[in-house]
Amino acid sequence: MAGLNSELPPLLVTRGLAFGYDEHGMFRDLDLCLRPGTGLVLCGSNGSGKSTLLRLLAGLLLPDSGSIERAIEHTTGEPVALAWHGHHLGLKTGLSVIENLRWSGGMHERRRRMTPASALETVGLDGFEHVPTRELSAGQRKRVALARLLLSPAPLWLLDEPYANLDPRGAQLVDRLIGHHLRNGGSVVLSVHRPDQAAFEGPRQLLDLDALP
Ligand SMILES: Nc1ncnc2c1ncn2[C@@H]1O[C@H](COP(=O)(O)OP(=O)(O)OP(=O)(O)O)[C@@H](O)[C@H]1O
Repeated sequence: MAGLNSELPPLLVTRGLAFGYDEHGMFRDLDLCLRPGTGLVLCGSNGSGKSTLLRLLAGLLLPDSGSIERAIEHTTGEPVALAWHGHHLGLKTGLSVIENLRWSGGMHERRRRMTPASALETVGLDGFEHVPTRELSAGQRKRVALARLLLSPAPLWLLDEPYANLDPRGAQLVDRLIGHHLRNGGSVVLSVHRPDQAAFEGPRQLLDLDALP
């Protein structure tokens, strides 16, 4: 799409994507192209398929036909990494906040110059390091998951309703994190119920799933 860093090779491309849970089908002939530094905002009503499309892009579901390709990381020869932030945050409620970040950091590579403590400070949870995660509110847990996202070096973020459960300052935090990620050459696909929820700075495409044929 013109103006969306069209000179840079895309991080994610779908061609002729088709998927359905049943014979009626949900998507067909879906062509998407996401270039570095750009966002793709998925909007639509409940049940329109936002989470399903994100799960397809993450490889958690297989398309019925068509393809999904990620750019190849030249140093490893592997597809570029993606970070997933879904409805289920995947936090270990028996662990403290900082233990959760260290645990996930032990499983995945970590972004340089970012530590669990600095990520918690960025999301406004400094002072919560040793609080058991089960004692946090829904919005505070969401912030822990955002701190985990910050620690990830993945260039491609897939975020399912990242503004849910957050107060206005939390929503601004999400916008700041996304804007910063895009300025650093990352890309984001995120789902929202209304396009105006996504107030981050940076180029974006909008895909209204209610408007698909
Ligand atoms: N595992 C499944 N098996 C069968 N149908 C499913 C499954 N998961 C979702 N669906 C159906 O697919 C449709 C799209 O669901 P999806 O969760 O992708 O929508 P959504 O746009 O993310 O909704 P919401 O805004 O409510 O989160 C819904 O009609 C849902 O019932």
